[in-house]
This record gives sequence, structure tokens and C-alpha cells, in this order.
Amino acid sequence: MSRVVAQGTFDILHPGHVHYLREAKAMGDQLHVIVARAANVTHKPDPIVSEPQRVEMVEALDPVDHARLGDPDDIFVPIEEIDPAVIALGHDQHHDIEKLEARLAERGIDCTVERVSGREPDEDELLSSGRIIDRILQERG
Ligand SMILES: Cc1cc2nc3c(=O)[nH]c(=O)nc-3n(C[C@H](O)[C@H](O)[C@H](O)COP(=O)(O)O)c2cc1C
Ligand SMILES: Nc1ncnc2c1ncn2[C@@H]1O[C@H](COP(=O)(O)OP(=O)(O)OP(=O)(O)O)[C@@H](O)[C@H]1O
Repeated sequence: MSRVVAQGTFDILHPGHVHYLREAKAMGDQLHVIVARAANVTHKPDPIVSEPQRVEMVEALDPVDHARLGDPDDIFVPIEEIDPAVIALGHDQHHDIEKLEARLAERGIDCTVERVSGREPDEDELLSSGRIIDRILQERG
């Protein structure tokens, strides 16, 4: 039974998230998702949706076997607990594969890191939580 880990903020869900989670699930038998703590989302505005609500919605998605909130201080703690064969990085996640692999090796965690493709929006599709929020503000603000 090989486990795959996916991770992200998952603030307002959209088909780009479904694409990512389906592709991640296809990399193994069981998909575990680590949902980022609001305090660790530092490179964009704070999430709108609460931490438990983001976990509940991700866990309800078909490809997901288990979702949990991330560790507040050390991103390797949940990885050590889950012990995955693969970490699936999203197409736009800022982590560098080689650096991440080096830090995993330092911690004695034996798993590979793979990058998942992005899904490009067709006309009228909104495949980004930030873009959905921008559209709401434009049209209803
Ligand atoms: C392997 C890995 C493990 C992570 N573990 C945690 C964690 O335990 N806690 C957390 O708050 N964020 C964790 N993150 C970070 C977030 O999931 C996320 O990448 C970051 O907050 C940026 O959000 P975004 O990818 O949705 O843009 C982890 C990221 C990676 C790549
Ligand atoms: N269009 C997309 N195609 C494929 N993967 C996606 C897409 N959008 C998000 N993801 C992936 O889903 C995971 C969670 O992403 P995140 O919650 O940051 O979504 P986002 O919609 O890109 O957010 P924001 O618009 O606020 O930056 C990440 O691994 C990210 O790469």
C-alpha cells in the first residue's frame, strides 16, 4: 500500500484542485492531504475559510483518503507520521524539488518528490481561489 502526500491551502475549492488531487492519487494507492495552517500561508492574503472547514471539504473529495491540518512549526512532522512513498507538488508550489529532497534525506525520510501538471482555464473558468475572490469583489463588492 503506497501512500502519496499532497498539500496546499484549499481556501475556495475549484476544478484545478480536483485535477491536482486526481493526479496525485494516481501516483500511489492512498492519498493523504496536508492542509496549510493559516499562519503558514505567508505569500498571499490570509485564507477566507477556517482551518477545520478547509480540512472537511478536502476530505470530502473523491480522490482523497485522508486530510489533516498541517503542523504549525515543522512541515516534516506530518510527513514522518504519514510515511509516504511520494510527495506530489502542485504545478505552482514554490518549493524547489532538489532542496526538498535534500531536507527529506537529512531527516531520514525516504520518499520521492514529483511535480503535478497544472490545469489551464478555458474561457470563463476560474481555476484559482484568489481569482474567484477577485471576481466576487468585482461583481458583488
Ligand atoms: C511537503 C510539504 C509539507 C507541508 N506541510 C505543511 C504543514 O505541516 N503545515 C503547514 O501549515 N503547511 C505545510 N506545507 C505548506 C503548505 O501546504 C503550502 O504549500 C503553503 O502554505 C503555501 O500554500 P499554497 O501551496 O496553497 O500556495 C507543506 C508543504 C509541503 C511541500
Ligand atoms: N489550476 C490548477 N491546476 C492544477 N493544480 C492546481 C491548480 N490550482 C491549484 N492547484 C494546486 O492545488 C494545491 C492547492 O492550491 P491552492 O490552495 O494554493 O490553490 P490556488 O487556487 O492556486 O490558490 P490562490 O489562487 O489563492 O493562489 C496546490 O498544490 C496547487 O498547485
